[in-house]
Amino acid sequence: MVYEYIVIGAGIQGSSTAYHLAKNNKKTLLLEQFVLPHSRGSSHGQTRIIRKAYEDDFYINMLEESYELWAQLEKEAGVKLYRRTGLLLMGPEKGKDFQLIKSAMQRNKIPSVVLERHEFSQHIPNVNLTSGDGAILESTGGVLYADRALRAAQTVFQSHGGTINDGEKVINIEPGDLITVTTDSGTYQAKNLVITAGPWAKTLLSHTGLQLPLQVVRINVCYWKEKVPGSYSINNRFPCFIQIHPKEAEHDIYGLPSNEYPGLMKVCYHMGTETEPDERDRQTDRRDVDALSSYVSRCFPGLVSVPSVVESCMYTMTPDKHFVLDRHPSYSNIVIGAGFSGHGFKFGPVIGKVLCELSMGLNPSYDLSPFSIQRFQANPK
Ligand SMILES: Cc1cc2nc3c(=O)[nH]c(=O)nc-3n(C[C@H](O)[C@H](O)[C@H](O)COP(=O)(O)OP(=O)(O)OC[C@H]3O[C@@H](n4cnc5c(N)ncnc54)[C@H](O)[C@@H]3O)c2cc1C
Ligand SMILES: O=C(O)[C@@H]1CCCC=N1
Repeated sequence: MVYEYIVIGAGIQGSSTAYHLAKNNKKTLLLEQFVLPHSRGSSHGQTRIIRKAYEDDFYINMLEESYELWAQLEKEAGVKLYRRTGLLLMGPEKGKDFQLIKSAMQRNKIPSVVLERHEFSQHIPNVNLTSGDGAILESTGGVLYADRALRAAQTVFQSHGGTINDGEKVINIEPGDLITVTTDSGTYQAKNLVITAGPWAKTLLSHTGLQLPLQVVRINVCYWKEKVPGSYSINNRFPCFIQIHPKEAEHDIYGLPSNEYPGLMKVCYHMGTETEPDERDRQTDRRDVDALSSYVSRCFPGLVSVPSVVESCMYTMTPDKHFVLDRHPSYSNIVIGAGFSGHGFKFGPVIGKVLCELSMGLNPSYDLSPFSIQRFQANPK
């Protein structure tokens, strides 16, 4: 079967790309190895954080449009995808990371308030602000309903004439003017291919002769019980939070208000232990959960400091934690979206837009140099 475009991988990035291609009247096939919906990649689960609190202007610029595109998808699909809660950023006040985000927020006029220590508990009850930490509340931060968002992108894609073949694993890619994609149950051809394979990107791209420095880690997604039900609830406008440089661990900790499991707040470590994507559940390292328990007991006294629910997800990390959004260096009709490094969901619609632009040969709406493949080749380490 011949298509104009094939997209491999129906996570949020592939589904959003397919949606933009179909809206541009391109005959598009979206291939997914698992039967949808599934919980084996990076886009499953009920919730993700959306925020503009970033240190780099290039992310902040893309997020301005991302909020608009999420709102458009909400309208098209007729479902609510975003709930505003605010995003609380905490971290060593004089530390580089906190200062860089704070000044980027001021420079970009992101609606926010600096919470002074003496007023912190009045605004954010039931949280202990670490000594030496500053706090900023970004008012546009909030929760994205991830599973719903993924389904919405796929449904709107299909309503624009797109085809989804799930339960079909791509096992070979033969580049050419007409690319041949072989799955475990069929063969397809297209003039253009977009690869958005999440944790499997490294393996799939190696079939095309491209080696990318991507590392897959398993994340323990932990939910903690409220001692007083509702005290950290989305319905009480408790914000999402990011804790930079917690005392207990090397990487950040983040959380979302209780919502999907009533009475349970999601608090996770922003790093995990390396895994093979097909062997995710053999990875049983729980050192991150121990660090989270200490943090929860010190800073969130209203939560029971042993998780009630632990689920799994995966990050696909690049060395600099910036995404890969580029053409294949050897085949200009193959476009790659990969390495979303645990922070890509909020950008889904805008990433779909730029991958669509790249594969249609249009000028991308953003400077994509921070996301180039060449950055790894110039300095392989
Ligand atoms: C626990 C956790 C919390 C997160 N929190 C946030 C957050 O708060 N905010 C935020 O912005 N981001 C967050 N992220 C990151 C975000 O969820 C990811 O960046 C994003 O989901 C990546 O999407 P993707 O489409 O690249 O990957 P995936 O969702 O993994 O999609 C790739 C798809 O490709 C398919 N595939 C792979 N190989 C093949 C093949 N050979 N044939 C066919 N199909 C194939 C896979 O099955 C999969 O469905 C979080 C991630 C995790 C794990
Ligand atoms: O991307 C996000 O906002 C979340 C929270 C911080 C760490 C990773 N994901």
